Amino acid sequence: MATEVFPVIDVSCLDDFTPKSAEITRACQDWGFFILTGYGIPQATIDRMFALNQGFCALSPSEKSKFPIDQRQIGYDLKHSKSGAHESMVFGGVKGEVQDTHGLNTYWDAAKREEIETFKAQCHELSHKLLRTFAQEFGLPSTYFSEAHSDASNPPNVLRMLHYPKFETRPANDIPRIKAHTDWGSITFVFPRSGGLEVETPSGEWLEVPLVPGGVVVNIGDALHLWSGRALKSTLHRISFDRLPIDQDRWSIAYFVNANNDSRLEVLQKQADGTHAPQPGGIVLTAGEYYDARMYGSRLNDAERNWVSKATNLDYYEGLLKKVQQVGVADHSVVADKLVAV
Ligand SMILES: O=C(O)CCC(=O)C(=O)O
Ligand SMILES: [Fe+2]
Repeated sequence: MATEVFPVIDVSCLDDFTPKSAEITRACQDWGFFILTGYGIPQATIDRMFALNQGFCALSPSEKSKFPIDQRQIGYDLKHSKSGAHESMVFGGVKGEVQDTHGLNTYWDAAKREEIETFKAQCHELSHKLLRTFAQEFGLPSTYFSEAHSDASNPPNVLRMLHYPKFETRPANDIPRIKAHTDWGSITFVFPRSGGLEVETPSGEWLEVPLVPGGVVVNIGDALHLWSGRALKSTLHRISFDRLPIDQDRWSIAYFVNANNDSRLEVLQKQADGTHAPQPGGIVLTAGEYYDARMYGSRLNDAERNWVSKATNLDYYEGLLKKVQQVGVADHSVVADKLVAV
């Protein structure tokens, strides 16, 4: 079936993606995923990011544990649970966050911090080109989505440099490389070094994302799915030990593009003339409320019930979950199962 061919879109030599906006939007409507080539971030910069991550991950566990991930989503994150088995170096925030002397940032000298900062800025700029593309295709002002993601509004973007390690013996059956999930935010970029990432195809099969030289994997997250009135698809993806056996490791870099916390996700509706406009009288969540609801939902369903039992503002979270259920977000995904189970 033609639609089962994983979309690969080349934007070489295009400063503005307008000539490709229909193709890009179609891929995000059908698959929620595509591979973008020719997007302009130099390969040397990406290679440097991998080298920095490989250097850090080679440190001893006790060295790495000196920089635990903090509230600002900066630091070293080690997971070995039902959600996945991986380690990552995480740099939250937009421009400037890596320049201070805090946590993991103190590990790197100023020159390397600047390299990370530059890479973040390049990812940020790329995300804006895509956000403008979607707005244009929906017949909205071109900055409709991008202004909610501007540096000035301080969106909680996250750069996560990942390593899925090799193992001597296979971990317990309920521990995946990374569990099947949808992302929470607007757009995710994954720069892969090796195979193993699988996505749910439009016909509901698991398919391994092809490795395309110089390609970045782009996918839509739940917040933009909700915001677009589900026109843009937030698709399940995973990495399993069956696809990525224990004697192989995987390095990847993920950049999560999120709207700033107080942007209003006014659910869009397609109009008779094909353009989109906010649904009149619809429930409006802010991006921050949506992220809080997702965080709460995942903690309820995860090993972190401890956090829930200690939370003092449960009414706030319960209220958000109700709103999310009423909006009916992502009915095809794990989100609904999690939230309905509450
Ligand atoms: O490492 C990958 O390729 C996927 C990472 C991912 O899906 C995530 O961190 O949300
Ligand atoms: Fe993901």
